[in-house]
Amino acid sequence: MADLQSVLRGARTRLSEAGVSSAALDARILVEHFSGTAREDAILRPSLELAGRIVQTIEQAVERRAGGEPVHRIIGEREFFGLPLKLSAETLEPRPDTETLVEAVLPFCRETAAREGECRILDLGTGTGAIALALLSQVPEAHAWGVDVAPGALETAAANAEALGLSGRFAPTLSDWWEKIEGCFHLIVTNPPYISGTEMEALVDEVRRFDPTRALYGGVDGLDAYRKIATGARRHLEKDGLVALEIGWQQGDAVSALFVAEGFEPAGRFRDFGNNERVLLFR
Ligand SMILES: C[S@@+](CC[C@H](N)C(=O)[O-])C[C@H]1O[C@@H](n2cnc3c(N)ncnc32)[C@H](O)[C@@H]1O
Repeated sequence: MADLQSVLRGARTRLSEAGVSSAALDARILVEHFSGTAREDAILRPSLELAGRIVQTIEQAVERRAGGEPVHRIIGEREFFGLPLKLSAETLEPRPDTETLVEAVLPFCRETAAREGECRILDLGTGTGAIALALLSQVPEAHAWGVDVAPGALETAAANAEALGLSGRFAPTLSDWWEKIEGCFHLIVTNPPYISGTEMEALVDEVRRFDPTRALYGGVDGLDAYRKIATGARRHLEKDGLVALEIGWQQGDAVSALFVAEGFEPAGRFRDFGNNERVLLFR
């Protein structure tokens, strides 16, 4: 047994000593998750006794973090657009920057739903289901098809949809980009793998070791997935539909050229929280 305050302090000290820059925050996330306590407990009930087996689980989790594993991988979940999402070995950990894409397409999604009574969304490379589920949570008339080539990712996306009460409007779809896709969609969204060969070598350990390579690597120049997505998008887009792409911060012009060459018109460029160009829209 040990009290909450001393367990928290111990976790913070261990992570600081290991050089974890977000030691205090990560210690709090791990302790709260594995002890089932809430943020206010550390202030209101610092002498709360934690059982020995819980303390041991927390210590093991802290060691994993000290060894470089990202905190959300250790707890197996991460919040995206206010939704708690489970992670698994085959899913990318969703990033806050991707919320820029959700914000960018929400007005279109809502307008389409209001006008047509529905909005059919195709999410290419759905991973945890992050983008599709965020949109479904905001637009009750929307339906989404979450496409991935990784079966384990689709299992996780399906479980996330179920846990959020969205499974009736979410269809996990196993496909290599367009291979198994039929029909037309009002909105095509994607955050494909876009890291180039040289960028892969420079990736921080936390990303390179723990996010699946298939979710990151976009070929030598990082643009392979955009080439494939650009060639099929028109065929699967409703008239007046919208395509939204997350991009690497220096890829805007190159990706835009690929879509313009397929007959698309640029319809918007958006920056992320770090002021990097992150999302392109096309009609
Ligand atoms: C950058 S991750 C994005 C995951 C999620 N949409 C998000 O934003 O957090 C890219 C996703 O594309 C999937 N993917 C990679 N190659 C694919 C392919 N050929 N066909 C379909 N999906 C693919 C990966 O498995 C991964 O889930």
